[in-house]
Amino acid sequence: MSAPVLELRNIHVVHKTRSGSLFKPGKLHAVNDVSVSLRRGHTLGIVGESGCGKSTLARVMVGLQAPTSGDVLFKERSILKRDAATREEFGRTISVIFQDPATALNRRMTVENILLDPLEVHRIGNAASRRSRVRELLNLVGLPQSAADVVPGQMSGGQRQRVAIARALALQPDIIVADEPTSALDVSVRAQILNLLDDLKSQFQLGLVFISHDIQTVRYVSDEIAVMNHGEIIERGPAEQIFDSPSNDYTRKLLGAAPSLL
Ligand SMILES: Nc1ncnc2c1ncn2[C@@H]1O[C@H](COP(=O)(O)OP(=O)(O)OP(=O)(O)O)[C@@H](O)[C@H]1O
Repeated sequence: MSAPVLELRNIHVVHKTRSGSLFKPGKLHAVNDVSVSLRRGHTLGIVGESGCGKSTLARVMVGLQAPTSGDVLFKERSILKRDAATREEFGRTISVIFQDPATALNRRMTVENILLDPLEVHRIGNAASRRSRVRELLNLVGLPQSAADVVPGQMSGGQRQRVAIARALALQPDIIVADEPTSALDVSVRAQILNLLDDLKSQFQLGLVFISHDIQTVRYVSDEIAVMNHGEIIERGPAEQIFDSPSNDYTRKLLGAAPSLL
């Protein structure tokens, strides 16, 4: 097995909430002592019901949320130490796709500009090579070249999610964290997006983190599954093992509540 690109060690995230008294805010333990390793060529599925802490964990993985305690190691270096070079490399190597491409993409920018943006920010290539990379990215995600000139508002949900995937691929990441990437889409296009992610994972040996409340969707793409409940990983193992012989009652409950595929 390849060395981990990213390791989360004993991550805790405690949110302050408004639910306490006026003078003493409450606390919510959104992620409770979670450790995971992410490797190239491997899909880790994270499943759990709404509010179990999946998105908070995803935000820690991609550096959008600092943990309350614990460490995030990128190629064995902590990203929490704010070393600029490590964080820059981390930003290029770990990409994220969110649930709703309608809000994740700037609706007023053309698709070409959306895809040029990360290349320009990270000063990759020159103007001509960036435009050629945009054409390549559209190809990779199955969009026609004419899509470069449209704005996301003119596209369907599935097409917009393809743009979000192309943007996530722009910097040739090692890891893509996909947080509920198919939940906002019509059922008819969900399988297409899952297959696209799976194909890209194989083609580029990507490490994929696939997060969903739907255990059947997670099963479709994952090598390994971690089940979350109340901020903790309560069971994890190879996808077949979780499905064929779950050891935890909560996992059995999730399986029982999910009769249909996708
Ligand atoms: N910034 C925040 N401040 C306070 N509480 C928060 C914050 N972000 C999340 N929470 C709370 O932390 C818990 C975990 O939320 P999180 O979004 O990580 O769960 P989730 O499993 O992704 O759920 P969903 O799929 O509904 O987003 C929830 O109870 C949520 O209300």
